Order: sequence, then C-alpha cells, then structure tokens
Amino acid sequence: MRTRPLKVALLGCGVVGSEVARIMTTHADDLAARIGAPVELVGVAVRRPSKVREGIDPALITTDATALVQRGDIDVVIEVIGGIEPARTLITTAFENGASVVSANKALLAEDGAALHAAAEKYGRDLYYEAAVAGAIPLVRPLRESLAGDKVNRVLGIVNGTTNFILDKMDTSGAGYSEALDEATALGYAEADPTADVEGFDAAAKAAILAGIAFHTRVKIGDVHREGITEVTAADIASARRMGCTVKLLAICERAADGASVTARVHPAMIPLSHPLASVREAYNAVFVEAEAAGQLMFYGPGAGGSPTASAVLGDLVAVCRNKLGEATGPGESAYTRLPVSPMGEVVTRYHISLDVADKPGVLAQVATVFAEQGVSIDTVRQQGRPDGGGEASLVVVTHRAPDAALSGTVEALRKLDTVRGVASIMRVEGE
Ligand SMILES: NC(=O)C1=CN([C@@H]2O[C@H](COP(=O)(O)OP(=O)(O)OC[C@H]3O[C@@H](n4cnc5c(N)ncnc54)[C@H](OP(=O)(O)O)[C@@H]3O)[C@@H](O)[C@H]2O)C=CC1
Ligand SMILES: N[C@@H](CC=O)C(=O)O
Repeated sequence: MRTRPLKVALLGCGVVGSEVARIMTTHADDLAARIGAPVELVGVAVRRPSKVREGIDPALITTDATALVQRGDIDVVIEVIGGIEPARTLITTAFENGASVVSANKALLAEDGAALHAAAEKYGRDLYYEAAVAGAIPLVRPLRESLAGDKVNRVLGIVNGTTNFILDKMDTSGAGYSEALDEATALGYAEADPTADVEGFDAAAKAAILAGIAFHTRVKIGDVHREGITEVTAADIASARRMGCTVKLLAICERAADGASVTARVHPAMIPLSHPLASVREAYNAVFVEAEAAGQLMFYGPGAGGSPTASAVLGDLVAVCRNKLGEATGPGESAYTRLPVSPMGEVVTRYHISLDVADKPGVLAQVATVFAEQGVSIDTVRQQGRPDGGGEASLVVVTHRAPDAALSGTVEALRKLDTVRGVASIMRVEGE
C-alpha cells in the first residue's frame, strides 16, 4: 500500500457532508485498504464557520471554498453544497487544478452535466455522482458500466424519498400533507427548499440524469415533463384504493420503439397494489430498469438521508481514488450521442379522470361523445352520487392507452360542457 495519503477536500458539511466526514474518519483504515492508499481530509468548506461540527478538526474549516479547490495538491474534491452556483464554478476549478470530483448535486448535473463531463474529460479527471440519484442505491454505476453492453429501453421508478414519504403517510395513516412534509424535513430527507421535492424538480433532475445514462444521450431537467404532488388529494388516494391502486410520484424514461428519440417525465400516477413499486414505503426509492438482454431489473433501497447518501459518496471516493492511483479515468462524455427528447403530448398511457357533473339524463352520453371525438377510448366509468344530492354527481372515467395530447384535448372539450361543473383530478395510470 502507498503510504502517502490522497488528499480530499470536502465542500459542504450539512446533512450529507457531515456523514461523509464522519465515515471518512471512523472507517479510515477500511477505506485505505479498499483504495490501496490512505485518504486525508485536508479542508472542509462551509458557509457558517462558527457552527459546532462534531468530530471535525476546527482547523480544517474554511469559508473560502475557492482557495481550497485552487490549492493544486488536492486529489479529490467532494461537492455536497448543492445548487448551481458556486458549485459549478468550484467543480470546474477543481478539474483545472488537478482534482477529480465526486458530487451528489443532481440539480447541477441535470442542468449542466454535459459541460461538466466535457470539462472533466478535457483535464483528464473523473466526475462521479452515484449519490445524485436514489441515495444509497447503486444505480448510476450499474447503468453506466454493468449495463453498458445491453440496450436499456425503459427506466421507471420512485426516486424522491420526501414525496414517497408524504404519499405513504397520507395513504397508510391518513396524515395530512403538511404534517407529513414536516416529518420528512425533520428526518433530513427534504431538500433545503422542499419545493424542489414536492413540485417534482428533484425527481425531474434525477430522471434527466437517469435518461442520459440509460440511453447514452444528454437530457436536461428542462426536457423532463414535470408535475409534483401538491395537488394530490385524499380523494385521489381513496379513488386509487377503490381501483386496487396506490398513488406514487413516478419518474419514467423511455426510448421510442424506433430508437430515434426518448421521453422523460415525472408525475403522480396510480399503480396497481400488486406492482412491486406499490409496496415501496416511507423514504425508500426503487427503480425498475428494462433492458433488451437483461430483462427486468429492480434496484431498491434508502433514497435519501445523510448516512445512505454518504455511503454512495464514499463508494465513488474509493473508485475515483483507485483511478487516480492507476492514472486512469472512468467512462467519459465522448461515449454519449444526442437523441431528441419528444414532447409529453406524444407519451401514450392510461388516465383516471374525476369529473363533477350535473346528475341528469344524457350527461354520460355527452361525456362519452367528447372522449370518442378526441379518439380516447374509455375503459370504465363509475358514477358516485353525492349523499347531499344537490343535483351533482362525481364521474370517474378510466381510459385505455391514449396519447397525452389527445387526453389534454379531451379535458379542454369537457371543460366547455355546461353539464361538467369541474375536472376534479386527472391522474395517469402506470405499471399494468
Ligand atoms: N439530504 C439528502 O438526503 C440528499 C442530498 N443530496 C444532495 O447532496 C447535496 C447536499 O445536500 P445536504 O447535505 O442535504 O444539504 P445541506 O443544506 O444540509 O448542506 C449544505 C452544506 O453546504 C454548505 N454550503 C452552502 N453554500 C456554501 C458555499 N457557498 N460555500 C461553502 N459551503 C456552502 C453549508 O454550510 P453550512 O453548514 O455552514 O450551512 C452546508 O454545510 C445537495 O446537492 C443535495 O441535493 C443527494 C441525495 C440525498
Ligand atoms: N430530497 C431528496 C433527497 C435525495 O435525493 C429526496 O427526498 O429524495
């Protein structure tokens, strides 16, 4: 074993960074054995230097992250600050100054992954980011390396722990939305701004990264159709139950049948209780990968939280350090091609639509006509009278598979009918 340590700089020491530092200290001998050289933490950049940070030598703390990455003697920079800037500039500066980078920053990778990979390649450095998607679950490396000889056609999964925690609590214990969100935040699952979780931005970033690696292309967060969970109601969850389904926030990335384009989307969806994703509880994540030769693979585990995420960061640290010692790098940007990302309107799936309608003769026929005119075939219709009467009823329509654009046209036309008082909810049905 080499005795001269590899030098590591840690940018950020919050939920994830503090766990990375703790494990680096407590498992120093194991890490050295896996790598073939000891690793030494030589600096920790934070915003608030006076904050007490257990187990960290105060002499390592700095607020000058730029000076740290410019030192020129750092082997690996671990970026767990989050956000776009200053993280992007710090990573690029690290490459310029001789360091490889391990990052958990999905927001940045989904926004600017191509440029960061190009910079890593230009300077002959590594950029690893297993922790950016699905916390502790090994997913990036299996897609990038283990399945590199296969053809992945579909990735379907639960990739946001916070929203899965909230939906699970609402479903199983009847908890309110705010109460469940507060609990997820206290447990360290939610992003600094939980809007990123509940509005689907976090999952969309992960979907972009997954689609890029799975289909060897580049997908940016702006290419991903995104809907969050803020409009999912207790009535949607109850309606899903009546259909033998549950509601999950899904990330779905698909390669078109002709292989010429891809789609990526994030939205709440009903999935059958018999589907393996339906039993993914609390902040756990699970991802299905469908590949031509391998068939269906499922990856499951803790998708958020300091310790699980640190596990993925440290796995990358070991890999990058080994590459450093072997004077090699992992797979780079040149392995990627560019496939167009098709708009959401071209996605074909099933829909569950809940309408508030006038409870009088002929309404069902009117509604059915609108669906027929838009070419959307109805699978089932269920009418629920209201106990209070009032001349209104709830109509739940479940369709066969149809393009999203046709469904949007249907909803627009339904809204114009005098007898349709409102469209209470629209949810896609997946996983059948
Ligand atoms: N939490 C989780 O479960 C997961 C998080 N991630 C990703 O990991 C990254 C870190 O997340 P998390 O640990 O939760 O975030 P936190 O908000 O808990 O920690 C961020 C850290 O960065 C420091 N920081 C912020 N801005 C600067 C700056 N300009 N210069 C120096 N330091 C700065 C903060 O300093 P200070 O301590 O002084 O405030 C803090 O230590 C994000 O990209 C996130 O998306 C990925 C998977 C799971
Ligand atoms: N906020 C994220 C953290 C991990 O990426 C989540 O809830 O999944």
